[in-house]
Amino acid sequence: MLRVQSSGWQGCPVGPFCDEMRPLAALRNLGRPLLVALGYGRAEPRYFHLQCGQRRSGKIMQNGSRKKTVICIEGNIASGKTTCLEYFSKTPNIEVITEPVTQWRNVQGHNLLGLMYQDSSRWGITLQTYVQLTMLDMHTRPMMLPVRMMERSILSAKYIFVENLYRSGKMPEPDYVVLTEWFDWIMKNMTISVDLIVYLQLSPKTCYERVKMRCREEEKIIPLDYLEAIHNLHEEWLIKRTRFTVPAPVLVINADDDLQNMIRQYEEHRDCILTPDNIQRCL
Ligand SMILES: Nc1ncnc2c1ncn2[C@@H]1O[C@H](COP(=O)(O)OP(=O)(O)O)[C@@H](O)[C@H]1O
Ligand SMILES: O=c1ccn([C@H]2C[C@H](O)[C@@H](COP(=O)(O)O)O2)c(=O)[nH]1
Repeated sequence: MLRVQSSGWQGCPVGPFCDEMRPLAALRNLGRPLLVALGYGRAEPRYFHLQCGQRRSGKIMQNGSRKKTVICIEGNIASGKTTCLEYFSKTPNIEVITEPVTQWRNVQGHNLLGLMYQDSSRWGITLQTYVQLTMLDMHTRPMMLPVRMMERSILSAKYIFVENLYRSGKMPEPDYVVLTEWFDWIMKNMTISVDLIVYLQLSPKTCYERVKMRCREEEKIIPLDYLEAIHNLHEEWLIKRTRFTVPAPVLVINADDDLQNMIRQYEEHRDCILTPDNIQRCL
């Protein structure tokens, strides 16, 4: 089963310089207004590119270069994101960026992921601060190929994992507020380009079984209700759209299927996934 959600996206095309921008380069350019937020409200601000002032419909950029495409694969823990990326990595002209879990497990000898699972009230903020940095690095890495497929995004780190820590009382409000101000600054001053979100939707129970099967040391203590909370936040963000901005069209794929059926679904929707301009035709 596959559904497409229409988007509330206001448009933020990548400027000609954007692929070259790295976090430090951007900090040096603080004076240059890159994005302007359109209306703060209950939901997150939306962004519009000042330099080109155009919607993201055309394939050709103002400087004549071809527009590149960024697809984010979102979903619960062990929903099959890495497996999906592995499958599409065999396609020519696609670059795949997996979540930097290895980095989170070894920051100058410190396993932030492990620390967070052992004591999320103490280490949740530490992990999420680092996740936000590494995700920003992923988004701003120069694109070498026309299509980039990446595992999760800076958005899900904030809207799912930070939000969950805060709502469950594991992240004190001052920590949440500071991380939110950092996030808002990034969204205002950097170009975070997303053309399509592929949401792997499945029951928390299946995720639980797959977490057990994968047997990642740090995750052995994950209870089912944690996966339920993470699932509910994905639904709130990408399906119900009650709180946070959804920055691109969302393709919902039923990921409860076995591997063979997942491949069948990926093949059926290959064109929609790899050419987000086609997504309207899939609606
Ligand atoms: N459709 C599927 N059916 C059964 N097992 C799966 C399926 N997709 C992935 N897996 C297995 O589930 C575990 C988690 O998958 P993975 O792709 O690493 O998830 P994620 O990257 O979302 O955490 C792995 O052991 C993987 O081999
Ligand atoms: O912002 C984040 C992102 C991920 N995590 C945790 C959740 C998992 O234990 C690992 C990696 O996720 P996968 O779904 O297996 O790729 O990292 C987090 O705590 N915060």
